[in-house]
Amino acid sequence: MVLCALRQQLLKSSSGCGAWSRLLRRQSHDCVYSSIHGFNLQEVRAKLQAFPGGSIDLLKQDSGIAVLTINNPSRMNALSGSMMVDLEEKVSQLENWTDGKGLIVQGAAETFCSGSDLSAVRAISNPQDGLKMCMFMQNALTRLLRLPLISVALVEGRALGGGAELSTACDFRLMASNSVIQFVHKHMGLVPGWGGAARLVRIVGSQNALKLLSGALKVDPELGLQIGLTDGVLQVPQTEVGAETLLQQATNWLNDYTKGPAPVIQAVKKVVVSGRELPLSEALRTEKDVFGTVWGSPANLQALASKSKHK
Ligand SMILES: CC[C@H](C(=O)O)C(=O)SCCNC(=O)CCNC(=O)[C@H](O)C(C)(C)COP(=O)(O)OP(=O)(O)OC[C@H]1O[C@@H](n2cnc3c(N)ncnc32)[C@H](O)[C@@H]1OP(=O)(O)O
Repeated sequence: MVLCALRQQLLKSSSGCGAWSRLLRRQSHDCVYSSIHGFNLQEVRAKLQAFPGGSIDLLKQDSGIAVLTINNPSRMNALSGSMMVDLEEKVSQLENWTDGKGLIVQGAAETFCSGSDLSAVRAISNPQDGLKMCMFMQNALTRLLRLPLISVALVEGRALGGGAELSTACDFRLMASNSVIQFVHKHMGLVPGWGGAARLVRIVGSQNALKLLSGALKVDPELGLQIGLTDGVLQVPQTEVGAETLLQQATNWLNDYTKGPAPVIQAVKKVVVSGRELPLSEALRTEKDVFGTVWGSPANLQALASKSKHK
């Protein structure tokens, strides 16, 4: 699927060999680990499938905003092995969603995610299996963060361990007034392994990241706002009647950033991802390539024809 997307991009591109080599490089950026790192995707998938339970549910809406729900309420939405595989499959579907603009990641039953399912963790507590799971989840969460969609983690209740890491694989985090994000890894004799530490440093800076990880601090919405882990606070509705649900509040928040045609929103996300991840010269070349996909596009021509003013 990745190759297919690359081929389409290449066809759109006008600059021949240079573009091809850049696109090939970009292919290797899609996943952090591949067979050259000794990572055997099919083998890891099969191993993870041996730990079933729960599901990851994807709802793609006509509005261009999809909702991804971590669904394993009897275990506080802990991620079983099969849910990890399910998550990776849902990310693949979103990578190919041409009409998509935004994504909300939420937990079922009023809590976000309590990390990996401890029964699976116990069964694969040897270093080899742990590293395979780590590489699989780094790949999946890196691809989640790189989706050409503006993504928001709607954190309600608790985001613990791997759940806290998952929240950092979205562009933004909105915290319900009752919620807590906690990197509990130290208490488990661990450090984050799903890319959560690397992303956390980029979100809150190394000083704050060090405090959160070494103190296993509970981040409530107030602390989240103070250190920049949280982008907004949502009020938990007190009554069923008339009150906006957290999902509606998150959708309204996201609407401000996803108004407009999907190709333009996707292009915005792509230039930000390349600016965030690539060395400057490479990011500039990618920005030029992405610019080429929107320059003279229907949205651009329509805006020019309407002589729009930006008062
Ligand atoms: C550390 C890194 C690693 C990774 O990155 O891969 C991880 O993520 S390991 C997992 C880290 N998370 C935890 O250690 C969470 C442990 N659970 C708790 O602290 C509590 O259960 C809590 C705070 C989430 C909820 O507490 P509460 O009192 O509200 O409810 P219960 O404890 O009764 O939980 C209900 C039910 O859910 C089960 N549960 C909760 N979390 C997990 C989990 N991560 N894996 C498996 N099962 C989990 C809990 O055992 C209860 O089940 P029950 O059968 O009713 O005993």
